[in-house]
Amino acid sequence: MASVKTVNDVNLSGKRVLVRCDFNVPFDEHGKISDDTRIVGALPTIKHLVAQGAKVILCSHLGRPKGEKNPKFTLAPVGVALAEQLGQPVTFVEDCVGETVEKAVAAMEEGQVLLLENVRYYAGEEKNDPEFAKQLAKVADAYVNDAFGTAHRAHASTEGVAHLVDTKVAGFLIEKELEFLGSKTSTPERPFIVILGGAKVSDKITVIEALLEKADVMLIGGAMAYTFALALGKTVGDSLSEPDKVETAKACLAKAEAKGVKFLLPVDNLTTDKLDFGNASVGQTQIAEGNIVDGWEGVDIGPKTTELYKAEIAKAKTILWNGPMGVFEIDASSKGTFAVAEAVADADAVSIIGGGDSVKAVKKAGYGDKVSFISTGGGASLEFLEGKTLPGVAALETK
Ligand SMILES: Nc1ncnc2c1ncn2[C@@H]1O[C@H](COP(=O)(O)OP(=O)(O)O)[C@@H](O)[C@H]1O
Ligand SMILES: O=C(OP(=O)(O)O)[C@H](O)COP(=O)(O)O
Repeated sequence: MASVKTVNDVNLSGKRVLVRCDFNVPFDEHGKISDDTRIVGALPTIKHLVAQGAKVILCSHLGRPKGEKNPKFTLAPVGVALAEQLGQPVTFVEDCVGETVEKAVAAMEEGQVLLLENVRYYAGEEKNDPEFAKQLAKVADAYVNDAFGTAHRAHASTEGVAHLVDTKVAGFLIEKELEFLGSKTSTPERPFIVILGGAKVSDKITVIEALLEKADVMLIGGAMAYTFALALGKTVGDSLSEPDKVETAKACLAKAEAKGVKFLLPVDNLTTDKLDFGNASVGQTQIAEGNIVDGWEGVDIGPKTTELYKAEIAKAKTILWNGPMGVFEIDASSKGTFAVAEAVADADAVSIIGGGDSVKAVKKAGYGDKVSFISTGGGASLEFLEGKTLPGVAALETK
């Protein structure tokens, strides 16, 4: 397969370059950026373009504001953090399309950096609306995609806009991610364990079927586990689950059995009668084995599950982990995630951690340096592994 062109293959000196980054970073309960991996990951490309004398126009999404302007999802704090990391000013523009942006870009000098406001403030972004893509492209002579974490989305700023400019190449982060994930997961050393959790159940449950073709063992935690519990006829109380994905879950269970893949689900869960995310606290807690009753919500894997999972992880030669085992942002429900992080760090294996929150968890636990590769993409790394073409990469030029 032809490889994608990168910023190294083109000269963007003096050009207005629209750079799509994934600045979808996690925040703590005080509104502070709690993990800057995705900002740091974007620096090599930005620095390269600045050094070349390009006019660097950065854009990104943050969270899921659903097509509406909502200050909760502003990228302004990212601009501040980025300026610190770059050691040069980053001009924040309070819109991502339209006159404000056009004026700001017209005033740019070579080597200057601009950060546009959240592209998901417009519904056209996720719909990949050609009109919205056209507005984004209006200020750009060239397009660089370095948003690996969003490369699995065919959105206006990740895919549509690429069709409207002549020069469209990948940044260094996408290049690095594709190289590492491609080389380590095409013929993984076995046993190959995939650990899946987190909250984006409907996004990620669909990749399980494909991953069952590759993995020897799958360990399921986080909210993902409760949709599987429903598939097994259990009750999950108030736990986050997606009943409309129960059939998918059943199909996964059947396929795992047919393929001889060891598919482990929690045998116990930490439950609470109150989850207060804003204040980072939980109410009463108890361990539930089997059913979870109404009024109670699963927030972490339990101690028995943790031991089971640790034992499997210790045997692995290749590990891919996406999605925390519980609501790890709150101390009381962080034990399962941190124990799994420790087991992954200690394993004599190639270990790949992907996803904004999973990476935050591993770093918070102090194991960031002990894993083989930190990927800035959760869903993106899973879809890449699944063998899917990532739309954000497919839209770029090839060599
Ligand atoms: N049992 C659970 N109930 C509710 N939320 C959960 C549960 N387990 C994990 N989460 C949440 O999942 C979020 C991360 O999910 P996700 O975005 O899928 O992972 P990543 O960002 O690593 O790809 C975290 O904020 C965590 O609190
Ligand atoms: O955080 C992200 O994905 P991830 O949770 O799979 O790592 C990306 O920024 C994509 O965000 P989206 O899943 O809202 O499209």
